[in-house]
Amino acid sequence: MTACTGADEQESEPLLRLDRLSVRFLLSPRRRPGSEVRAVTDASLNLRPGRVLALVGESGCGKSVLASALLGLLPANAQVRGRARLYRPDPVELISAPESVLAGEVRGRGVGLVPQSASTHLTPVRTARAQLAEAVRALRPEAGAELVDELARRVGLRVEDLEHYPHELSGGMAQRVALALALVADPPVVLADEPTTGLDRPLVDRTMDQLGETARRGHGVLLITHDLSAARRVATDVAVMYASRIVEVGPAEEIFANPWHPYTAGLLRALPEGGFEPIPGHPPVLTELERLEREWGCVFCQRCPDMPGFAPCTGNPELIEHGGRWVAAHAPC
Ligand SMILES: Nc1ncnc2c1ncn2[C@@H]1O[C@H](COP(=O)(O)OP(=O)(O)OP(=O)(O)O)[C@@H](O)[C@H]1O
Ligand code: NI
Repeated sequence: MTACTGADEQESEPLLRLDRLSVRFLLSPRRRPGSEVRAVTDASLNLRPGRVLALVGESGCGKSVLASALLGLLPANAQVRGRARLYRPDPVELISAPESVLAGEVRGRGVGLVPQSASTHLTPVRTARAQLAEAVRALRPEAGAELVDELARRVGLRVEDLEHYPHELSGGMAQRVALALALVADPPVVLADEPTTGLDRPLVDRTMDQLGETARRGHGVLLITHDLSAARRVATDVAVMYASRIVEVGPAEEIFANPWHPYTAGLLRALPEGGFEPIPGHPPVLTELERLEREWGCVFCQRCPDMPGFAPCTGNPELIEHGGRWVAAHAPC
């Protein structure tokens, strides 16, 4: 089963397909109860060209771990199951690929990473132009220095901005340099993990618009964020994650207008335009998921407005398709 994104399955071939991807961190070699963190459970997603897929959910639900799994950047205590296939430039099974393939063909060439904090990601002692030029020499040696200016224009920087050192760049400009760096090899997939941390709202909006523009040029953008307002500005599709699972996936417009999962509805009610009503309580601790699922079935029950108290669902809801949208919820939860 693969949760689709985009209303029309026929629309285009995916660039990236996740099929029941799971990540656990083993905290103790003897695997006592509570000795492992279930960070990602059975995540299935498609990312297509021209789309911005926003992966949203509260802090600690597993979004960044999912991204690290795709890039082969998990620590040694991680155990990964399921599949993640990158289709371009050449098909690669990301989970089983050796580090040489991940380093040589995936990171940068297949998947361009836009980091969380651009200014700390940039080398402080070199100008933006020097850093871009170096990346062009490494990844696109056939392209001339004019690619640097072309990339700057593409992300909305003036050519003269490139002469600055990172500490002379505003947060928004540093973020655009980071996006330009991610685009050097023209990667089919751009992965942005919380790319707007620390930026004020106008700069958040500009960064989002740049990611939207990147998708319109034919890239697929996986945007990881807990800022739903930012996601709303630019996402074509949304995947909502709760306690390691994807609980709802579908076209952004439909999800924002009519969320099906009570957790998605709760996230939208927490927005200013939704009335500033955050969901009471906290997500479960991820070392407790196995026990909670055994006791309650669905791990959202504890916070479900339709299920006050601890009345359990029976079994953990599977992600099920209804007319191009996917939801993992029981009625009424
Ligand atoms: N190396 C590790 N060992 C054990 N647990 C880890 C490790 N790395 C991450 N985790 C746990 O995995 C869970 C998911 O973390 P992750 O960073 O993916 O959350 P997130 O959804 O990206 O949150 P945020 O929005 O705050 O960035 C957390 O409970 C975190 O503590
Ligand atoms: Ni994160």
